[in-house]
Amino acid sequence: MAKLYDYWRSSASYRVRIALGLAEIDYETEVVDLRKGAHLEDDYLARNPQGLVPALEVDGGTLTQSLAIIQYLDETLKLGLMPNLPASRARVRAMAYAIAMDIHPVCNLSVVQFAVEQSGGAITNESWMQHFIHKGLSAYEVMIRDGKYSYGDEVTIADICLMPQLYNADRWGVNLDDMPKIQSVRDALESIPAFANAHPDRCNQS
Ligand SMILES: O=C(O)/C=C/C(=O)CC(=O)C(=O)O
Repeated sequence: MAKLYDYWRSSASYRVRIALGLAEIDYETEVVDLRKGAHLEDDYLARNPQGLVPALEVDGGTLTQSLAIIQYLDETLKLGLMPNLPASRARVRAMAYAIAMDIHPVCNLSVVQFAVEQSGGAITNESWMQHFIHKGLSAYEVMIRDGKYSYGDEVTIADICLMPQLYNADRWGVNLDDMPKIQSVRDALESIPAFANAHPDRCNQS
């Protein structure tokens, strides 16, 4: 059975939980509690030298980096998370990367907490998150292609990146009222069990 080293509020872990649900893979979970520094302990670093969640034990090996894990599942299980045409694939990747490589690293809590400390009170968690998440999602709103989901009528890796980012947006009070396409995509994705079941509120938190 696959085993996910997971932290419920991590966007990267949340992405992989969605993909595992879409793949209909049975898996067990071990919580790596970032608040307690479990990701920096030797036994976890042996699994993921970056000290980041998630890590996935699957098919006799351990995989890290959420997008790499999702692409592995997509390629081995033919999940259809990428369109067929190269130009469409490039656009879907651009949307996924706009979140996973541009918004997420800047809004990772460890980065934000460092910025807040260094700012001497000028920056708060909320002001930072609201600025960068709103800016990044405003661009994503324009990138959405007509259809039910982020890129047409099939679920793609872009949708898998979007939902955890929206959870973070809610957590930090980001106003999404000027993003009707994102709201509509979110409504459609929430009705898919793999997305609903991956939500942090439904995860093992101990
Ligand atoms: O909420 C926490 O206790 C920590 C969360 C993270 O470090 C992960 C992220 O900030 C993220 O994945 O966005």
